[in-house]
Amino acid sequence: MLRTDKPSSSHSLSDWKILFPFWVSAEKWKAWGLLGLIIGLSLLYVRTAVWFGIWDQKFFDAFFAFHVGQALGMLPVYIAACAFSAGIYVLQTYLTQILSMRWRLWNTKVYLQHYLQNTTYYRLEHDAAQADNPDQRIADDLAQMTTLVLKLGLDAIQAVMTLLSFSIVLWEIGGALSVPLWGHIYHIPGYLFFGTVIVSVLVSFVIEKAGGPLINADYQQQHYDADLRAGLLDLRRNSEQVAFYKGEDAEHLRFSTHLAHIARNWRKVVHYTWRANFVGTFYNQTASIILWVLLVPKIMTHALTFGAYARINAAFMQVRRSLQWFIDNYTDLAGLRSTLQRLAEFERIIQQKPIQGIVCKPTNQNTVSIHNLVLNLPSGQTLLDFGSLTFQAGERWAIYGASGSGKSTFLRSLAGLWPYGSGEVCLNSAKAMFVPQQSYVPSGSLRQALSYPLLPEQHDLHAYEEALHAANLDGYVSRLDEEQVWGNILSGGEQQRLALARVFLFQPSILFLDEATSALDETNERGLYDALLTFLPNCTIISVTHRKALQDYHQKQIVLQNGQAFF
Ligand SMILES: Nc1ncnc2c1ncn2[C@@H]1O[C@H](COP(=O)(O)OP(=O)(O)OP(=O)(O)O)[C@@H](O)[C@H]1O
Repeated sequence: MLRTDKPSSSHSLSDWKILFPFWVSAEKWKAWGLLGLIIGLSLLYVRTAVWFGIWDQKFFDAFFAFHVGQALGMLPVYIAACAFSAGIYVLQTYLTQILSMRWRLWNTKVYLQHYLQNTTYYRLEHDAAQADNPDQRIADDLAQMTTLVLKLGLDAIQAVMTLLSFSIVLWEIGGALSVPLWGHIYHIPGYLFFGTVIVSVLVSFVIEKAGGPLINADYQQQHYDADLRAGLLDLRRNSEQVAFYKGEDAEHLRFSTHLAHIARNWRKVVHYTWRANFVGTFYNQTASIILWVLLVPKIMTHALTFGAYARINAAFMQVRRSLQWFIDNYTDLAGLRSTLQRLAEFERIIQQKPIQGIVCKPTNQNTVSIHNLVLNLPSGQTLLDFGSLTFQAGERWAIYGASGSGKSTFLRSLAGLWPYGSGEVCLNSAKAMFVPQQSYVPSGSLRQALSYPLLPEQHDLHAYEEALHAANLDGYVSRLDEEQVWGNILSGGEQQRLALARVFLFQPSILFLDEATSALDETNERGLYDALLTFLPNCTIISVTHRKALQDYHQKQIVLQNGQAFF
């Protein structure tokens, strides 16, 4: 489904709720265990960074005191520590990837379950007011969400650990600043620490102001990208029709519209990104100046050795980097917030209770009973006042009516796919089969296409041969195990015959045919109806058709006219 001008819903705190279910699911113990391990490794990583700071001070003090032998003797330990630290980093990344994949798989399974239950996938495609591009939300957004949450969350934890560890260093080595004012000397303890914090917080604030609208622009960008992809998919699916119509120019025009949306929004993304990046990069490059200015009082009083400077510099960089977490990850945070927004909106829609207009009651009879059935359009407008009727077991009914009179919609309501309206339908759906004008022919072996939606092993070779023979497809018996994109290979009429072969294979007790033989020549069509009567003599058959010739195969008829059913 395509929707180009998507109004963005506002981001709300409740969007974050979709992060929690995995952490309380059956997978929770493994998930928390992995997370604990990753955080533990993160702590160890920070601890080694602190150790490196101490090592730096000792090394540079020895080096600049010309104790070269002592300084060089410290190098093997340094190299071993580097290897240890790299090992921790690699292991932490590896475990994070495992956790991310587990989370993504779990979420995708849950979303697919909701998407496939109560024919939600059908509802979303047929109601324009619903979520657009569900494929993108399930395939891309969920993957992006888990990756980003873990990356940002673990980075944030590491940033807090680093901040705590190095703030102490900065506080202790930096010492106090003595400020003479109005005849008094004031001492500001930990002034290096406070200076770093104040500047970082101010810069974060400026970045938020400069790049704030990026979240909304990102949200729109994902929509427009998905629309372009859906358009390309449409072209692939309908390549033959487009080629026959010579529709290349029309397609160009359609894609130009998508590209124009992308380009217009992209300009916004670029604009807000450069504003945020400018502030961030400028700050990164000028940050050292802040340290030098802060150190001026210490230089003036000769209270700084080179080793102490090296350690303060390292601690300053670490504290600044951890306070800068927000600045560095601003774009990712914006991406995450818009992904969460899209997923939360999708979740709200797929969790909506199905409309309970037309009630479908299961039964184990082979009759189909309809009581006071009224079909509406999704807008509420009445399409057809059908009334009440019972199709007795073994009866064959033909349904006629002008195009748009509601024939297919009537069958949809019997299949439980059309909830709009009122009344009641009693049907033994386990024994019923619906065959539309265009049947789904999945790719794979012909055996799989024939046995869909069941597994091919459910039937033996003899059953396949008989079904193909009855559908006048004997030529395909030898190709039963051939893997092909059968939907592209079989002609329209052959696809309809394949759908009928499925009927012979499944042997339903109630059969609904919605112009299921419309692509066939009269001889083939008659041949198939003859075969239906021979192979399924007791089957209740309800055929929607425009062909009066089929009247011979049905004992009764329904005519849909002016919003009424006549039988
Ligand atoms: N999802 C939908 N949303 C809005 N209107 C719909 C939807 N599906 C069908 N309709 C409308 O309902 C009416 C009946 O459609 P239906 O497909 O049942 O007609 P039909 O009698 O089977 O026509 P045909 O003989 O051309 O196949 C049409 O006017 C159609 O536009």
